[in-house]
Amino acid sequence: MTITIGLFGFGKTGSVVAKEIINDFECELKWVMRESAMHEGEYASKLLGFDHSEGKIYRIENICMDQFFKHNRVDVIIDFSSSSAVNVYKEAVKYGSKIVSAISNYDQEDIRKLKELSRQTAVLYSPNITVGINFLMEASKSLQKIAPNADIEIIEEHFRGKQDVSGTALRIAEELGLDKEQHVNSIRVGGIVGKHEVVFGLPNQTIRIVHESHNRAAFGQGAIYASKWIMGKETGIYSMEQALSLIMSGEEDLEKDAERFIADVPIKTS
Ligand SMILES: NC(=O)c1ccc[n+]([C@@H]2O[C@H](COP(=O)([O-])OP(=O)(O)OC[C@H]3O[C@@H](n4cnc5c(N)ncnc54)[C@H](O)[C@@H]3O)[C@@H](O)[C@H]2O)c1
Ligand SMILES: O=C(O)C1=N[C@H](C(=O)O)CCC1
Repeated sequence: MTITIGLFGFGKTGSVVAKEIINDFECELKWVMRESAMHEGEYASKLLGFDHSEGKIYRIENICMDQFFKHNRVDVIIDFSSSSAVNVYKEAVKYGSKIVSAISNYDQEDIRKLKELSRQTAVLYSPNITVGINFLMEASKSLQKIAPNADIEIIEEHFRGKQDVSGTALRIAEELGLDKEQHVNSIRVGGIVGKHEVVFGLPNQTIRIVHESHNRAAFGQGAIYASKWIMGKETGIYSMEQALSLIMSGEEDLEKDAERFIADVPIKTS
């Protein structure tokens, strides 16, 4: 079965995510919605170097949303745009679309609306949708149980232009019961895609757990994994940790799914 996908955002991350979706044999990128007028009416696939037409680009301002979602229904909407986009795709859920949101930092009112949508459809929300960061999270929680007296600091590093504090780092602090103001340290330099480190300081040794995304394709692969997972879910709000729980518990073989996040996926030609 092919999963049809609508993508919000075609910036630094959305454009790379689009490429991963187009490359995936089980997914079809039906459309891309963006705020800017750049490449409006063109196909994401063509811009990304494919021969076929997939993922027509629309500009949010020029669309009548209710009519659009009615005539361009998709199984899953993936959001890599901005906090306020939830106000737009709330119209889509009445046509049965499920939501995968990767927005790192939500305004309070927007996250409330996202949660409200989960009464009508399945919504997965993750400030860091890579598979690997969820291993860091689990490993950090285990270590904290073993060494409850360790000093713990979280270091997050991102590209120079990223304005907000990493939503992932804030989530890690929350999971470890740490004061976010005090224990999250941010570095903004150059083009770092995303690096998170949890440092455990003990009297005679230091343990560091590090995850780094080298390429934004890691976010695309995570979002595709989440989309496939959410297809089997009814209404409710879900996290990436839940989507990965079978892999984490060893009940599902990571090898089986490895090509989704580790290896290169073959190019789809049709
Ligand atoms: N969860 C994750 O793993 C993860 C990973 C990377 C980025 N992100 C998040 O994704 C978002 C986008 O990141 P980016 O680096 O690509 O930003 P960017 O500024 O490069 O791109 C943003 C894109 O979204 C579009 N946009 C903005 N508001 C919109 C709206 N209301 N409706 C439709 N389109 C809209 C813009 O036109 C642009 O195409 C940020 O919140 C970022 O933190 C999350
Ligand atoms: O590109 C971004 O912005 C990212 N933000 C996430 C965060 O805020 O934690 C992590 C992934 C990249």
